[in-house]
Amino acid sequence: MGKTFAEKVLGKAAGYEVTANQVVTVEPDFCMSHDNGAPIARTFKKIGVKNVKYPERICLILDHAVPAPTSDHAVNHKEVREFVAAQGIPNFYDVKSEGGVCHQKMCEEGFALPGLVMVGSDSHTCTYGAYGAFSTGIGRSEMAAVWATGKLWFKVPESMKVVVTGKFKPGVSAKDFILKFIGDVRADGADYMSVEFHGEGIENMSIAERMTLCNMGIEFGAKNAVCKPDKKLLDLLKERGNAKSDKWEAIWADEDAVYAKEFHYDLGDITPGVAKPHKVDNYAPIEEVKGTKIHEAFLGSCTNGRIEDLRLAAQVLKGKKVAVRTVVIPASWIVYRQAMKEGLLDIFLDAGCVICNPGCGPCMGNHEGILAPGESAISTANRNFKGRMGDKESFIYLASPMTVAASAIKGEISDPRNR
Ligand SMILES: CC(C)[C@H](C(=O)O)[C@@H](O)C(=O)O
Ligand code: SF4
Repeated sequence: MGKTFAEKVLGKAAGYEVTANQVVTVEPDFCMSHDNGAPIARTFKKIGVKNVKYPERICLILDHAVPAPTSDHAVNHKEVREFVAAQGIPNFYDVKSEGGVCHQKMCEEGFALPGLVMVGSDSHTCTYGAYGAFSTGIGRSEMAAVWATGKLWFKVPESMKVVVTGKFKPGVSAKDFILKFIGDVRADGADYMSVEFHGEGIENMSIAERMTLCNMGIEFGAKNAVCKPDKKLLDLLKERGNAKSDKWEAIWADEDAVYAKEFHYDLGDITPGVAKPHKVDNYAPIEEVKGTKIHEAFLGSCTNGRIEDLRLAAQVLKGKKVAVRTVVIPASWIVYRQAMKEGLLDIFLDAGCVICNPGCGPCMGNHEGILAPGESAISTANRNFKGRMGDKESFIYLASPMTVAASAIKGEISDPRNR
């Protein structure tokens, strides 16, 4: 019987053959934390171990509220800096023009690599599956224990196979597909499963689009989500030449692996859509919501703040003016500089958008675009829970970069295909 991706990677890390539902203890290759490194450091101190086991495996990236908007955030940042210095942690991204959203940084800096086991104290750590890693979010106290011992146990997940064929029609992108998929399988559709994206539809996608898919894995319960480490990915890794580990290996599921669930989609059938307030699985095709008044548009986040996303939004916004406040946040300073070089920032500024520094921004309501009671936003991020971007009486619609851009121009939810 063939093996799934999760069985292969966790088996390799454990050093023996494993099958779904077995419990294994492995040593994660990289452990990512962000601003919440501060509470984790406090828990770590309580464990009573003096030093972290593997300082070089820990990555700390300040992004959730940067530069600090309140003194509480400033204290967190200060504690993270002190911990990094005390423990000699080499992989630290401070509030400087080299940082960005943690998941974007983990990918562009060469930490996310095929066949590695990666954990993060953030639920969207599943993003690195676009780079062929087995990667998953863990809790803060779990992370403190991993810092102390270098180890973590997992129940090897059962797997879900999503076979994707075809190509998107104009005006449609990876976000539309994943929102529709989550609407179909619901928020608990893949609870504790390893979700494998297969097929030529995925191979046709850019790595950025695959990141959008894997990023939203947790929004339908996945333990991890992953795409095949194909030639496109291996070429990108080679071109960047910044791999932070030599332990990586392109691992993929066997043809005859066994899956708990299987789905088939043709990307040619996907149309623009949104997730309506206040749940990510509250899917609606654009026809159902178009004309809904919005007060803010947000283009950014670890889901859709990459250069590919900014290009798509800029195509829509070029030569137009936005009707509502529109916040643009490139996912990292590398993306920011690239957008500047390509003239995209000028397109956004000419349209009337506000451009903020890379980071999470208003995605979880920390700063840079908080909503007032009764206001609605359309956002390229991944969560629309009640109160997430500000007041409990505000409303968030999740959508693709093109739909967000088209809606910003009209001040109401709009179909990016009718321009
Ligand atoms: C603050 C952090 C722990 C949280 C997460 O786990 O995802 C955040 O990034 C989010 O998107 O809700
Ligand atoms: S951009 Fe949003 S979803 Fe991504 S890590 Fe930051 S707060 Fe979480």
